[in-house]
Amino acid sequence: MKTCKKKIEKAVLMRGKLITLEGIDGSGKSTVVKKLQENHDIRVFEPVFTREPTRGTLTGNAVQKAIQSDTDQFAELFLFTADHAEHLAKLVKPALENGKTVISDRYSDSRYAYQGITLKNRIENPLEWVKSLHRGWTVIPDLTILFDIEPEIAVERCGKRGEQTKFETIELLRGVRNIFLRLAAEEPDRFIVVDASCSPEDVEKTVVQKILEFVQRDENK
Ligand SMILES: Nc1ncnc2c1ncn2[C@@H]1O[C@H](COP(=O)(O)OP(=O)(O)O)[C@@H](O)[C@H]1O
Ligand SMILES: Cc1cn([C@H]2C[C@H](O)[C@@H](COP(=O)(O)OP(=O)(O)O)O2)c(=O)[nH]c1=O
Repeated sequence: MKTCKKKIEKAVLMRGKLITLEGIDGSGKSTVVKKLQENHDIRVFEPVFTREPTRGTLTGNAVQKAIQSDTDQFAELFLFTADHAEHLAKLVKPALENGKTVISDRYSDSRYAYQGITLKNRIENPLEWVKSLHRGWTVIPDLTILFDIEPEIAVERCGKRGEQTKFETIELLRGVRNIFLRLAAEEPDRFIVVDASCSPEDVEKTVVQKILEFVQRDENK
């Protein structure tokens, strides 16, 4: 029994850290991820970069098809959640168990925020219900950086980017943003809210600084 407890404690100590980037469409997450991948100070600790929905996988492809069509909102939730399960099993958990830092562009909080809105006329308290579906098997991030921005600015940016998803309307993103901010207020130790309306250079600088502070704080523990 004692050996088992020690093994678990050791595994927890050696486990890498999970950092997630969240925010509404057009908040600038992907732009910052590209910069993080090139940043010398970030590259030093060899993070594994990943994203949800995953790309080039069975579940990720199903999600892409669903969000480009008139798919039922419950079906959409379960496809996103199936993709999360695959992502966890095939990439996130193995990397963390190898002591790697994982940086994910979107993760479970996107489900809480987006499906918390898309399911609002379908079920009572969708936010709590979607959260409860994840309990017991998901891995909770150690740090979540929330890219906060007015939906009006984000939608304008999305228009310039070209490809658009069905979630990119000001009204829907206003609700999604409110949930993200509520989640951040509920878990102030996990979330850092960044002003994503600044210049790309300023947003990048802040995010790099927050990640480095987190990694150094963790190393000194
Ligand atoms: N800080 C910024 N200021 C102005 N435009 C930006 C900024 N960050 C990103 N963009 C532009 O906004 C659009 C959406 O950014 P993107 O990184 O794809 O957002 P997300 O991944 O969060 O949906 C892109 O055209 C990008 O070039
Ligand atoms: C991960 C996830 C994304 N989404 C939404 C957010 C996006 O509008 C869309 C696709 O995500 P993504 O490809 O990351 O879009 P973007 O690069 O514009 O941020 O799916 C959900 O609704 N639920 C989820 O669980």
